[in-house]
Amino acid sequence: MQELMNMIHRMIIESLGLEDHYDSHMNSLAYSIRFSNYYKDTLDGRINLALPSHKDPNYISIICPHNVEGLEVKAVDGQWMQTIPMTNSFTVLVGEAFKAWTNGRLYAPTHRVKLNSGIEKRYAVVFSTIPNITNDIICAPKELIDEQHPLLFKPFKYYDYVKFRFSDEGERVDDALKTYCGV
Ligand SMILES: O=C(O)CCC(=O)C(=O)O
Ligand SMILES: [Fe+2]
Repeated sequence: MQELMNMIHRMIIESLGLEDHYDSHMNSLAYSIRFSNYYKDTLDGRINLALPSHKDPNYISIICPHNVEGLEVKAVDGQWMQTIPMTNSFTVLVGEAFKAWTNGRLYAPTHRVKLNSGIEKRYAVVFSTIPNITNDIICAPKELIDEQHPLLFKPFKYYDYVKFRFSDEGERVDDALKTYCGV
């Protein structure tokens, strides 16, 4: 998984012409893995939202849903799209750290998990890249900032942002990243 993740980071960095930043970026990464277990809300059969709408704060999430549908992703035009699980494939989502680091070149979509009728349970494994705790400043490379692309987010410490993001205020606002460090 780590090799796949590193390949995705390399593809993004190369596609943006940021090869000079490759080593420092890769050295600033840490990896995490999470196992999620979703149940249908049995108190109210009509509510089938297993994971409410959110954006991931990290760089990249690779999701393995074990062939069970349910992950919905909001497109730029606001439409919810269902992801279709495929055998031997993963879903890759961009998070807010990469959106900020790429000065908005990458889109960090809102997403949610719904358990549709007939699905009582869903397991997912989520493998993520996050900044290393000792090196967590997110600062867009100068190559991605110019007149057409003014700086969108002031440099920030990732773990301070995560604290804000999961605070009452961070949960309340529509765009926590913009509220926290938007220019
Ligand atoms: O289970 C999924 O498909 C997505 C999980 C997710 O979005 C998350 O854990 O942040
Ligand atoms: Fe997520």
